[in-house]
Amino acid sequence: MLRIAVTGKPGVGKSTVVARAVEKLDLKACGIRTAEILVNGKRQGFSIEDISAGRKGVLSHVRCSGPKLGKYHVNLADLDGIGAEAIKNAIDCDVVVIDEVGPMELKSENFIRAVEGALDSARSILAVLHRSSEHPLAQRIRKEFEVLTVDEDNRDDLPERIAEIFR
Ligand SMILES: Nc1ncnc2c1ncn2[C@@H]1O[C@H](COP(=O)(O)OP(=O)(O)OP(=O)(O)O)[C@@H](O)[C@H]1O
Repeated sequence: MLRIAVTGKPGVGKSTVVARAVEKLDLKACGIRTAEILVNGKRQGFSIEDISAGRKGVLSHVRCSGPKLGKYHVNLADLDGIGAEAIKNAIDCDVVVIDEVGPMELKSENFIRAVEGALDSARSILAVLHRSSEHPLAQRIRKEFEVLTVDEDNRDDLPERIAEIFR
């Protein structure tokens, strides 16, 4: 059972490191990935996708309802219905990917419980951790995981380093 989290400053390449590490591995990955929703090059929000089921929804958007974080509203329907469900149902796979545990995701009690359930299980987890979250779940991940900080110098090498740990 492996527990690895990557952290680092915004936009440094955390999601890319995780995605490339998974690509390098001959493992069945499940869980979630998030990505920007760009309209004419401008960020309007974030999408959330169940990696194994391929279901995709809206995590947050400038124009939706839900708890506000900066200019975005967090869409609890998809965060719960796709995000928390993907992590809860992540049983028949080799590694649970959680991109990410951050302020948006932590608006959902269902998401928090789903991640706690994964942490309490024997499953391997590869997570992106928001660097400054003081939420108890973020603190638990910092304590229990091997935490790797992504920067411009190591981001090209980290995917292979993480893949090596899993092999
Ligand atoms: N190794 C790399 N070399 C060059 N560009 C990169 C590299 N990794 C990521 N990028 C670019 O940097 C941008 C941000 O990448 P990514 O979404 O992985 O960062 P992040 O740290 O997860 O961001 P966020 O803080 O928004 O979660 C993307 O446009 C991506 O293409």
